[in-house]
Amino acid sequence: MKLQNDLLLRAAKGQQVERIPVWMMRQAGRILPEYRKVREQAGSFIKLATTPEMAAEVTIQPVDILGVDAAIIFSDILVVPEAMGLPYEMIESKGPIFPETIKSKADLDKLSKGNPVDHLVYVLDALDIVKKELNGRVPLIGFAGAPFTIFCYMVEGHGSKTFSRAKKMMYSEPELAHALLQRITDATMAYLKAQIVHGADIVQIFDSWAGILSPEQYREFSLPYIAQICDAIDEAPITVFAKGAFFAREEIGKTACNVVGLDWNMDIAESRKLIPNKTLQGNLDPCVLYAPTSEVERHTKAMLTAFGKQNYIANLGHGVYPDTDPDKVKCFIETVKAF
Ligand SMILES: Cc1c2[nH]c(c1CCC(=O)O)Cc1[nH]c(c(CCC(=O)O)c1C)Cc1[nH]c(c(CCC(=O)O)c1C)Cc1[nH]c(c(C)c1CCC(=O)O)C2
Repeated sequence: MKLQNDLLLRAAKGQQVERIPVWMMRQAGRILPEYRKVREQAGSFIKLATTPEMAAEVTIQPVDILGVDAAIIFSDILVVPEAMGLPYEMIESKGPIFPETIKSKADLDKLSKGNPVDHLVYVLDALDIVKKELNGRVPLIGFAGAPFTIFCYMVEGHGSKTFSRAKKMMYSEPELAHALLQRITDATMAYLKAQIVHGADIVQIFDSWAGILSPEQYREFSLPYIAQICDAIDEAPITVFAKGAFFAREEIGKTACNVVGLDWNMDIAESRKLIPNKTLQGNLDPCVLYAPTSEVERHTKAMLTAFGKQNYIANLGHGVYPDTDPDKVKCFIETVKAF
């Protein structure tokens, strides 16, 4: 079906746009009272994410309520390790935990040998519903975690400031680390391809923990796996967002990705120089949205001016924080659309 608003896809492919497209990482979530209502009905995050009708409903909410130029499928990066045989739990107001973790070759061998996509049919069903209900209004974004970020959770078992247990495996048992990273990469490629078959118009890789690695470690343990995924996905444009990896911007730009996501630590002019021929996405500090409306407008316009209108997708530099006033979010989106 032909999209009525394909600004985001044209920008991603480096084609001319008449205005800058805008969406927000974590737009489908707790900032909206409408989301919290459906979340309450579901009873738990996992129930919401695994019930296709409900997941579809909260995916479309930001399109209707906020006027963003794309929907992102409501799910989580942790569904991939789960499909590989390592289930997660979401602890209310704390975050995800994995009761079992990967500590040894034996644990790796215990992971499921089947096709992980068979366990992700609920996401594909949600994509089908969203696609039908969007009816071509805006593009649909699919996503997955970067192999390194998923590795962090599978080894550490929960969030961490340092992920020192995961890094310990990289330093002391690099072969085991690489074997696990390759398993995750294979699952991720199959999953992203399935999302595209079920209507994702563009996909994004979230390397949320990239910033804890040294440039050398990033080059060994994250970048090659991201590059493999970018090489494998030629059915739709692909965005790589590596939070905190300012040191790897240039090399990420040299993979077969179409868009490089930036966080607010990354200078815009410098990023344009380091990544000359790709579309950039980002990078407003989500905390700007705590400021008065006039300041939200001022910071947003300064960012848009620095990026310029072409080869650019406006976004925050990371996910929107749950306690952000939806009116400030609307102000950010309206400022981009009026620019
Ligand atoms: C690291 C990571 C995770 N999940 C994700 C990342 C990468 C992006 C990033 O760096 O922020 C990605 C993610 N998680 C979620 C989405 C939905 C789509 C969207 O609107 O962007 C996306 C794209 C829903 C979610 N994932 C989660 C929620 C909140 C749970 C709830 O509603 O009860 C939502 C809406 C839970 C989650 N999931 C994860 C954590 C650490 C947490 C707890 C902390 C938090 O709440 O942000 C893992």
